[in-house]
Amino acid sequence: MAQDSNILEELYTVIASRKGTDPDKSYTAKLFARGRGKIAQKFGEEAVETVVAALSEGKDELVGESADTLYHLLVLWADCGVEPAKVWAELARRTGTSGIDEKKSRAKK
Ligand SMILES: N=c1c2ncn([C@@H]3O[C@H](COP(=O)(O)OP(=O)(O)OP(=O)(O)O)[C@@H](O)[C@H]3O)c2ncn1[C@@H]1O[C@H](COP(=O)(O)O)[C@@H](O)[C@H]1O
Repeated sequence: MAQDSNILEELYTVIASRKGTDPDKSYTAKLFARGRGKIAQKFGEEAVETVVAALSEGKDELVGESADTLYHLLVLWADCGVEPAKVWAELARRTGTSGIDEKKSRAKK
């Protein structure tokens, strides 16, 4: 079984492998076939469902909706050709920079 830290990478690999495959056999292939607008819409819907779970449902619902949101975000990245490593690198670049300091530096520009 995948190490937790690798699960997003492994899921991304599975998702990317579904490009151009039969939409009747794979939900991911169906999403790719429906296009970026639909993929982005699904991501947005799942994100809103995650917000609702956090505000008015239980932890189990929040976990489930979070997983749905992450899956759809990975499909969106794959459709746009963004590899997870790019996002990890951006997060790593931000390590050690307080969000408050970063916002102040933006306000001065
Ligand atoms: N993690 C997921 C995952 N999370 C959510 N979903 C699917 O996302 C769908 C969301 O359901 P909705 O009713 O919101 O969406 P919908 O049926 O498309 O409805 P519309 O809004 O489009 O009308 C469900 O069919 C879920 O099964 C996922 N489908 C696949 N995966 C992973 O992707 C892998 C590959 O899946 P396939 O591409 O289907 O082989 C799987 O092994 C899983 O690991």
